[in-house]
Amino acid sequence: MTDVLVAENVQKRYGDAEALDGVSLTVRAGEVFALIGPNGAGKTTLVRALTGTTTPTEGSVSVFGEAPTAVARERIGVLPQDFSPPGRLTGRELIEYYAGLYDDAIDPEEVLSTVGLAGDADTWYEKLSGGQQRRVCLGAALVNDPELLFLDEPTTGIDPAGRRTVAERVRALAARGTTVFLTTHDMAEAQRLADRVGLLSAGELVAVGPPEELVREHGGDARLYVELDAEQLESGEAAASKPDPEAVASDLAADGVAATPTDRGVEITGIDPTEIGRAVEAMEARGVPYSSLTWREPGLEDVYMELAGDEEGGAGSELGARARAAPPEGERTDGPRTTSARSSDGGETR
Ligand SMILES: Nc1ncnc2c1ncn2[C@@H]1O[C@H](COP(=O)(O)OP(=O)(O)OP(=O)(O)O)[C@@H](O)[C@H]1O
Repeated sequence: MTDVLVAENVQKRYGDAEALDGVSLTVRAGEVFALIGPNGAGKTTLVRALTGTTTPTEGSVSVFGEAPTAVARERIGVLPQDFSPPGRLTGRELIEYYAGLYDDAIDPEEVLSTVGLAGDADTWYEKLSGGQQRRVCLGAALVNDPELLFLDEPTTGIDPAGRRTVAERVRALAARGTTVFLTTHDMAEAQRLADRVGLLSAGELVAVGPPEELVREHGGDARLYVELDAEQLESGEAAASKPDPEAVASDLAADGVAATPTDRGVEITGIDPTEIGRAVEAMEARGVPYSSLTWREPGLEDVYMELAGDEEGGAGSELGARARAAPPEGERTDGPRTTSARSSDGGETR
């Protein structure tokens, strides 16, 4: 496969601040590459260096074997993070306008339907919702049918059905040979979409690889979360009669089940799904009152928390410890919800 993007030791400094600190990376033709990382890690700066809108302080970048500024504009599509077209034009007018900039553009009606905007195509941009606006911007990046597509947080503000539409479109483009370089804070999206993921932390690429490989190497073990009976835990009864996560964990450990206490129960590691029954039997035999069991396989979010979470409360920090000690919301099988740490979508750095 041909290398479409090559970055070698790219550094970018703004005054004393080091936005990129020696990033080297290669992206091959037809690959979907997702760049993840905390706010301020340097993702947008790297996209800007790769698209030629900023010049690295040191290091080099090549796109299709040339300097990014030398590449014919038809070959590249860019969806910037902060793209804001004129508000008093409709989605259709905007897509037609951008199509008019290229000799060989895709039919604007096809673009509108691809991004799921056909029904709202005649509404002024400023009257569209945030997610609909993002779809117009995405359409503008697709209109020249680029060989290489940069998407800086393409689905921010887009609802789950819209995210699926975008994901399907990205996969369809990649299947036709389009190379896609995207940034996202949505770990599920990166895991689902990308052939390879790069994790940027404080300007350095700390891990690169297929998502399943990163999860295997850095995601930790699968876990069974046991929530002790919430009503009993929160009841006004004497402490002695309440279930105690520490005591339950040490009882289970005595039965050969590796369990550690959490705020609301215990976390069991070192078993595979076929051994859940053994853990449950051990709890039943000891009369442990539990209200829910949640099995959780490690994912890209665990990789993120392990390798970059320190920047906003990760491995070793209180917030990171909480993230590992509770199943993420939406993955619970039963019982009340507890808080889990998540990377933030907001909090722009400038
Ligand atoms: N034009 C600029 N002038 C000065 N500093 C900048 C400029 N652009 C970016 N930075 C700084 O460089 C660092 C990286 O910013 P960048 O926007 O690349 O991060 P990011 O990973 O895209 O963040 P986010 O997830 O919040 O979009 C930040 O500390 C930011 O403040």
